[in-house]
Amino acid sequence: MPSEFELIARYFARPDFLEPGVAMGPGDDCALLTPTPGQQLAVSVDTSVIDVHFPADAPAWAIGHRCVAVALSDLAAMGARARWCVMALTLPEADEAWLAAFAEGFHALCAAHGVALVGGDVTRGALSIAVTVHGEVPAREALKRSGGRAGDILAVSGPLGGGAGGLHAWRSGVRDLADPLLAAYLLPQPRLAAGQALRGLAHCAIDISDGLLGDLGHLCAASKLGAELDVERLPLAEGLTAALGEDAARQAALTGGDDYELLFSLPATALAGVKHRLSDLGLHLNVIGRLKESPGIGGVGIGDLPTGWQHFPGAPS
Ligand SMILES: Nc1ncnc2c1ncn2[C@@H]1O[C@H](COP(=O)(O)OP(=O)(O)O)[C@@H](O)[C@H]1O
Ligand SMILES: Cc1ncc(C[n+]2csc(CCOP(=O)(O)OP(=O)(O)O)c2C)c(N)n1
Ligand SMILES: [Mg+2]
Repeated sequence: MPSEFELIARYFARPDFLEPGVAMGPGDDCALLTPTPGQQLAVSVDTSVIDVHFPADAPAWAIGHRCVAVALSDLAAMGARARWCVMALTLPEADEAWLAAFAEGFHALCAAHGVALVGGDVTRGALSIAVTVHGEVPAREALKRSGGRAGDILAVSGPLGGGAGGLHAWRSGVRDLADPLLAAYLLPQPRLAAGQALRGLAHCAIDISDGLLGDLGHLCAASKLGAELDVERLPLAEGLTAALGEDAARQAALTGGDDYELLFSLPATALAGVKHRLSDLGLHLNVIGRLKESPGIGGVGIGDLPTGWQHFPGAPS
């Protein structure tokens, strides 16, 4: 069994790499990074925990991909370009086959987005992975949750409900990662290029991790606005209605979470431009409603829906 330092060297440290902006990578007490002049650093961390964020027996490769994807999704929502990450890995045991597959999934997604793993931490315990990502965005151009304006069109960058649909598929015994629902859940694609394409045109953005209603609630609160949803226009993930039925599919799209698409608002004058930029990226802009002056989210029409995923739901008031 490899020692802690052997497994870091074998699977995670790339001492010979010369990534742009990395003056010192793994191996010293800190990484030393050289940000680009004129850019602001965008920094975020997300933790992925066994049986909370992914099933215990999910393929290690997919766990490696997913823990990076969900962290990068926050950079996408700010319109940032991803640059560097550090990863704190807590493992029950040093299973080499598992680690090799996990590292492959992790490094493959990092490579796809030009992200360098510049450091981390390895400890023993229940499986959990915290990925801190660092991105760059031109000063004052970041997309915030708070920039929405009354009358803005609300749109999403792709289909919803796939995260919850994929979890349902996994629980029903589906194991083929080519299944579109399972892929949406276990192999989400962070919308980094879309986020950057929205800069200068969209007024505000957030990524959908907790569920559309929950994250729209965050967007509205930050922008001090309400929203009117057109529930009939929600783009549903491929195979979702067939797997869950119509009502549960819509519920999954509204509250399931784990979709990692971008939810953003834009003025009607920017609609054609944003559509164009997204279609150049192979993405479809889906209009799902509007921001409005009066508070609250209207148009949902299914009574009292739970708002979104919460790790510590408060007591009912
Ligand atoms: N332990 C913490 N310390 C400081 N800030 C935190 C902590 N946990 C969450 N936050 C902040 O609260 C906000 C909401 O967190 P979260 O719901 O996890 O966001 P996201 O969905 O973007 O990952 C973020 O700005 C995050 O940085
Ligand atoms: C095994 C398993 N059960 C349930 C879920 C559903 N789930 C867990 S956490 C979560 C919300 C997103 O995670 P969170 O840690 O809140 O991410 P953040 O909002 O910080 O990006 C959802 C929908 C899942 N992904 N995997
Ligand atoms: Mg978070």
